[in-house]
Amino acid sequence: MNKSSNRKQDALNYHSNGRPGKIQVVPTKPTNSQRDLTLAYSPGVAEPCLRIAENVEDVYKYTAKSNLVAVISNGTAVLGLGNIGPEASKPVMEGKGLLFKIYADIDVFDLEVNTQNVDEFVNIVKALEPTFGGVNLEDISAPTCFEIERRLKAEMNIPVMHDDQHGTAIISGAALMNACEIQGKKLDKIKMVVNGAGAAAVSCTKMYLSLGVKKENVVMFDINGVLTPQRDDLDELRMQFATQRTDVTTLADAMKGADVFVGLSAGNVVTADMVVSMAKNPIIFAMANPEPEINYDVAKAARKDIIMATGRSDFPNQVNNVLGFPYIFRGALDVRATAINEEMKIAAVKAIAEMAKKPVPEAVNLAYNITNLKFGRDYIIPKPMDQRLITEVSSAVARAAIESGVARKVITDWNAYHEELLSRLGNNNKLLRDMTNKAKQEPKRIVFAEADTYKILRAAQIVKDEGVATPILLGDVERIKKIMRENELDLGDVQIIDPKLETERRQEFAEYFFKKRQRRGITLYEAEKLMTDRNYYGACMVQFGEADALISGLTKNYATTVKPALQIIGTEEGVNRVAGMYLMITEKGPVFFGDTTINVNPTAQELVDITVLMERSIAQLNIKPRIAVLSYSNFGSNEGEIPEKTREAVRILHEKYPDMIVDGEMQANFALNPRLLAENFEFSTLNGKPANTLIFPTLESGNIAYKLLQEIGGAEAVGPILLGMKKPVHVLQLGSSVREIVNMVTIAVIDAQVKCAQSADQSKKRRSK
Ligand SMILES: NC(=O)C1=CN([C@@H]2O[C@H](COP(=O)(O)OP(=O)(O)OC[C@H]3O[C@@H](n4cnc5c(N)ncnc54)[C@H](OP(=O)(O)O)[C@@H]3O)[C@@H](O)[C@H]2O)C=CC1
Ligand SMILES: CC(=O)C(=O)O
Ligand SMILES: [Mg+2]
Repeated sequence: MNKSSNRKQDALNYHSNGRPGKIQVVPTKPTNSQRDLTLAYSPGVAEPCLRIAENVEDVYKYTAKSNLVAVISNGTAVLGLGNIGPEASKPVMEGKGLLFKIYADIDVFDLEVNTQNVDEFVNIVKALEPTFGGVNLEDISAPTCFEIERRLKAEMNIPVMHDDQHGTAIISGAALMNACEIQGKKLDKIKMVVNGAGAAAVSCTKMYLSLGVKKENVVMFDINGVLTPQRDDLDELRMQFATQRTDVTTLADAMKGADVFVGLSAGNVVTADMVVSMAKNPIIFAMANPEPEINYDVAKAARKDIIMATGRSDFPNQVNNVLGFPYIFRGALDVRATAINEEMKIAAVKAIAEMAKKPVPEAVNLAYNITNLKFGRDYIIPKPMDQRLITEVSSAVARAAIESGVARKVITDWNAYHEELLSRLGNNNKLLRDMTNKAKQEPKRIVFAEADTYKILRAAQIVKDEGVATPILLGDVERIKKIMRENELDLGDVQIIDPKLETERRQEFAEYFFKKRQRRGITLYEAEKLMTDRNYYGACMVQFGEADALISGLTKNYATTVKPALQIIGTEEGVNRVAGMYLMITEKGPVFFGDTTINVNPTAQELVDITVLMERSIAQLNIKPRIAVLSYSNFGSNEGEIPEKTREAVRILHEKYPDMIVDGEMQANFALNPRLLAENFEFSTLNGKPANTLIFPTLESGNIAYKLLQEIGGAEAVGPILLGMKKPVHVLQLGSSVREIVNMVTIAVIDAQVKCAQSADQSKKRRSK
């Protein structure tokens, strides 16, 4: 089998394997007991029925209507496959349902209707209004789609949108604005060829006119050729796009000197020669599905100065309504809009266009296996997997609905709405977002000891772009610049320091280090040599106030990295040990694990020290720590070294820190399950809520536990956060990902903010004495 037939077979298998099709219905309420079923169905279900009968608006309160959209087609214009009938359209409609769900958490019933009669179609859809919060019309051919949509919008009181018309117009409108900006073209000057005069083409062209394109600069084609006033087969709608030009008969004529080609017709109708004949810096949106009007590679090979986009996901610049419909309906449903109006559409266009100009989150690069997406010829609009779409586009649409008076519900707390939108995607990393926001309030200078690696440079670019930190890069200047060039990283006027070239500074640092360690076996000669090591040099920069925090460890083992920092910076006053803590982002919320990195087999007193360090550091994140000291025993149920030392640690903690919420020794399930704890150990001071901080009896148990949770439990691990240092130093795990490095920088910035504030406080106190 060749590659293409392989792919076709893969697509068939994808749909037929296991449960056929792509979607299913999932209950949202418990169904475990007889009681649950009594409430879910008869007799319990009668209660919400009666409430709704009394007040029909209560249907939004007691049923799934508010989040349910109908994707309806009659199969007359299925992608570019033509009128293949309602059954054959079902895979596409299920596909739209799947996209609604994964991108915007909207539930969909796909309805394939067996009629091509406008009245019948309209009557069916209208009769479904009680069921749905919105109607997405799909793949209905022109011209009937216009009449159907017009009537349904007028006669229904829920949002109705024909996605092929308006979804496509919104996305391609945003893409056109950005493509023109990149190619240096003005919308009111561009010469445009539109191939196709159907649902999508007519609506898209109307949108382009509203964005500034001049009607006299548009030439449109249908299957019978160019639209001219002389044609007697055109309805009123198409006639408005008839060209006055007399020099155009074929598509090839129209393409000569054109700035933009918009294809919403059928596959492979544009040739490379036509592309060659276009104006300088041409723009091609070949949006027919599944085969674009011209193959991506053919068009790119024809012109170096081209911006090329298709409707497909396997090439750069996917101009496809998938970027719009999930978020447009999300915003409309959330304010219970009665319609999707022009204001809402324009708001979506602007939101999408603007998003493409902002720095791309690392998760998007990773999702597409691209190193550095940025606004330009190969990135004119956001990628569908960009989770910012839901916050940016849905809130723009919801806001426009409220401002234009079609909303029946008003949003006042937009931050809370953002959080709600993100949590719909299972993206409940609120703590991480809060931490990023805190870091951004007072960015700090972070020195990266291993700046000659792509991952560090990428992370440095992200934290710089996001305003979290000002990076300082240590390493060979030429090597660092080469990696930046090769990966198109742009860190502006970032400070790059090669310690090997900094003779004077190295000398000063060496003298300082020698003074500190001369009675511990270090000679001045050795100190001078050590300062060429970037971990020593970086630690000295922090110690001398030339940077606020040091990040290292990506390429070396933990002990080698942490040693220079301990020798040069040392531990906080009154603290005689350091410890490592992980923040685990779990489905049930954040949980802190310690010690996972430094103390191999801590004594009872050492466990107390670790607990105190963790408690303080967690409190700095505005979280009240609820601490469980873990063992394999519960409150004396077992004897042995581990239960005894953990029990002793809790005794000391209760005695010395009466305000700390801490208990143990206990097993991990009791720590995390309040019901279990209350049923068996009612006296526990931890009762009420699960612990959010777990103290492990040994390094081995803590380290194994966090790695298991990360791998099997799917938790995100942020750390190890080094606790107890006088100044912020954070050591990465060998081989950390870019995202993990960015998270560590965020932690380091917050750490630096706290430590700077503390030292300012201390100096003030000293001055006032
Ligand atoms: N990327 C995206 O997001 C989207 C892409 N599309 C794609 O756009 C295309 C059209 O969809 P839609 O508007 O819904 O369908 P319609 O059936 O409403 O319109 C199709 C139009 O294309 C014209 N056409 C067909 N073949 C040719 C040809 N060889 N040369 C010139 N014109 C031709 C038809 O002409 P006539 O009127 O004479 O029959 C008709 O005007 C499909 O390929 C679809 O997949 C659609 C929506 C979104
Ligand atoms: C993308 C889409 O809706 C279409 O091709 O019809
Ligand atoms: Mg479609």
